[in-house]
Amino acid sequence: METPNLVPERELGKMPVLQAEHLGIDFGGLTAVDDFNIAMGRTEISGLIGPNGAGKTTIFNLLTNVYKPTRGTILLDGYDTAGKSVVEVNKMGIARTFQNIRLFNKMTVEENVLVGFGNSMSTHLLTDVFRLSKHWKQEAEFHDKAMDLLGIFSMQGLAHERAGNLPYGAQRRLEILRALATNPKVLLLDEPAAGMNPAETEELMENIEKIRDDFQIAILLIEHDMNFVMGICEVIGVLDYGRIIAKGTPEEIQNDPKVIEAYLGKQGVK
Ligand SMILES: Nc1ncnc2c1ncn2[C@@H]1O[C@H](COP(=O)(O)OP(=O)(O)OP(=O)(O)O)[C@@H](O)[C@H]1O
Repeated sequence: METPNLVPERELGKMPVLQAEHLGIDFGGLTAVDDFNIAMGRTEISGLIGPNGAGKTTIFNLLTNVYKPTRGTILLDGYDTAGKSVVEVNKMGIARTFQNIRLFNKMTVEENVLVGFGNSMSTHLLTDVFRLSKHWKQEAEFHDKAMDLLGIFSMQGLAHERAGNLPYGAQRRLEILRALATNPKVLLLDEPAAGMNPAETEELMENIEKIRDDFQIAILLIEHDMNFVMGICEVIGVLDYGRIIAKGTPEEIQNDPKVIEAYLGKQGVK
């Protein structure tokens, strides 16, 4: 099915920041994703929903080049990402979080954010030895930047805690900050509200919008919490068996009979 590429009105006429065309991947005989198309506006918040096993995380793995597509193309800010490594694609501007949190548990909260700055730090040993003052200056600069990022979720006070000791919700928030530290144009969030209580989820929604506004980036998220998806996304794509069966605004999606049958009907909108 050819799906229309919807972008919010304010993004019309601008080049999409992320564009995938006819993207697909087969694992042996299983077609996990087929004919996936997306054109994301530069400051758009979009969602991907669908039943378990529908292919949502596989799409994130395709967009970040963890998986090589069997078919289709991905353009990031107009540049083809084919053949690039995961690290190169991150440097080109896509950052992500994972369904199963992947933090450096033994490192501190601040160190986890510093890892995100990664490629912009000078790590060459000789440079460090011979230009000590520059080194310290840079370190102070990165410390300040890390604290600014931690401030988004009011986590400055946790900077020296071990990441592994944080409560679950805080670990999820830290993972978002580490992804943000890589300076992305597109942020992919895999079930950001999973395991959060309603108050945390509400706060996360506000913060995701704030991140979009402050950093002027696009955010694509996978989420099973329908209140969250319907409350925050401008465009939602519904996947079933690896294919987009509907795409539209939250209102259109909630009223689409195909979606209700494939997904919403089974669990209902809370
Ligand atoms: N590396 C792989 N090798 C073989 N099959 C895979 C691989 N990765 C994903 N799949 C299969 O692709 C399909 C889509 O899986 P995926 O994890 O993308 O679903 P999902 O929509 O993210 O599900 P959930 O909501 O449960 O996270 C599943 O049938 C899965 O078993």
